[in-house]
Amino acid sequence: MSATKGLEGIVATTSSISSIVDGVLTYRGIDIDDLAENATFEEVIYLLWFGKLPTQTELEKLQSDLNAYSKVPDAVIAQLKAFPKGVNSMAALRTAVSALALYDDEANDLSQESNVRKAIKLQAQIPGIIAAFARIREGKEPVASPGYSSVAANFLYQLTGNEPDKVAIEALDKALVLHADHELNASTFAARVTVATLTDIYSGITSAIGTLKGPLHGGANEAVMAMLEEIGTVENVVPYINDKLERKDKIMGFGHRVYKNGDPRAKHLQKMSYELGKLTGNLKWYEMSIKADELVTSLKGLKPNVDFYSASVYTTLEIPRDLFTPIFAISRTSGWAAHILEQYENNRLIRPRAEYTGPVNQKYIPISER
Ligand SMILES: CC(=O)SCCNC(=O)CCNC(=O)[C@H](O)C(C)(C)COP(=O)(O)OP(=O)(O)OC[C@H]1O[C@@H](n2cnc3c(N)ncnc32)[C@H](O)[C@@H]1OP(=O)(O)O
Ligand SMILES: O=C([O-])CC(=O)C(=O)O
Repeated sequence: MSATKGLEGIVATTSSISSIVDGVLTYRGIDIDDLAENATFEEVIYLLWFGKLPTQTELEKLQSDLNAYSKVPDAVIAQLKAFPKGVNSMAALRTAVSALALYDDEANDLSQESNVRKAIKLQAQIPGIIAAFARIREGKEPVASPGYSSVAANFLYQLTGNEPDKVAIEALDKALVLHADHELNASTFAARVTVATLTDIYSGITSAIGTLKGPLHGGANEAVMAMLEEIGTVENVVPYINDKLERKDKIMGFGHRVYKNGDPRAKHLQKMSYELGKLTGNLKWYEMSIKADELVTSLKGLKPNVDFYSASVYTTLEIPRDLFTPIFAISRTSGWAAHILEQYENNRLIRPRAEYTGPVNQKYIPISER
């Protein structure tokens, strides 16, 4: 028995949800480039959960179900209000999502019908939790979902309390499409391992949120922005990156376990970063990102991943930095739920082995002799 560090290259399950073959990402066989240009996030949710693009009627039903289940329980809002000041946004989301199970009578019902309904509830309530968290810490009251037909529009409204503009809705919607699913990434794997014990979907999504939080995974988008802010100017990009690489530090937002020749989603986010920067008259973050991209690519052969340009996109949309990873969670909830449903459908406990490297033939020594 010999172990592969980080399970690199190990095929751990079959799945018909998304695939990465020769650097091409597809959801249910549809190229991400096609979806990024043409699909809305709600269409993608339907596609991931039900295996096909929705008809107009099916789409409207999903939108209306999402709106019907969007109210975050008052008890969970009360918990958000009781959290200590300054807590980590992903820790708050993880805790609040775990708490949702306590207020759902069907939390432990593992029937397919109930699990689909709970997937809708989670997809509908997670944006409301994040927006409420952001408002409460500013001393504002949470805002109910306005019931638009778009998750992006509802979230922006709940965050700001104002009707969002079309450009912001379209940009966020496209970002949600691009982040929705990604085969057996760490958080999705965590969700599958969790529900494979036949625990409930809330436990699966809570595991996934805790896993996405780390800076080697979803937490990298926030870390990218922290880095850009620390760099401060376009002129400082080269000395800053050179110094980091000399010290063998990682540059956040670069590299990927699966893509070695570039992440197909990055070009869409790069374009959005440029267009939004141009529109708002602030291309600084875009220009710094491009400079860092050119340098890291030429010096290390590492390409930007999905987290790199999303940082400047969200900043240009005036979204606070510590909401970037929670927004990733809004999107990836669709993928996590699809994988959880797929896991339940054809379940077997996930329990690999470890190659033991510890001492052998040891004897118990009484505490008085140690
Ligand atoms: C949504 C997502 O989760 S996308 C990924 C988000 N995470 C990040 O952006 C964090 C920065 N990137 C990384 O840490 C890594 O590239 C990961 C975690 C994404 C992939 O990790 P792995 O597949 O395990 O690659 P690994 O860490 O072994 O890297 C291979 C080599 O490239 C180097 N490398 C990889 N990424 C980077 C980076 N961002 N900056 C500098 N060097 C890097 C490693 O130091 C290593 O070098 P070595 O062989 O000289 O030791
Ligand atoms: O797949 C991975 O390893 C990381 C991930 O979630 C993504 O790139 O979207």
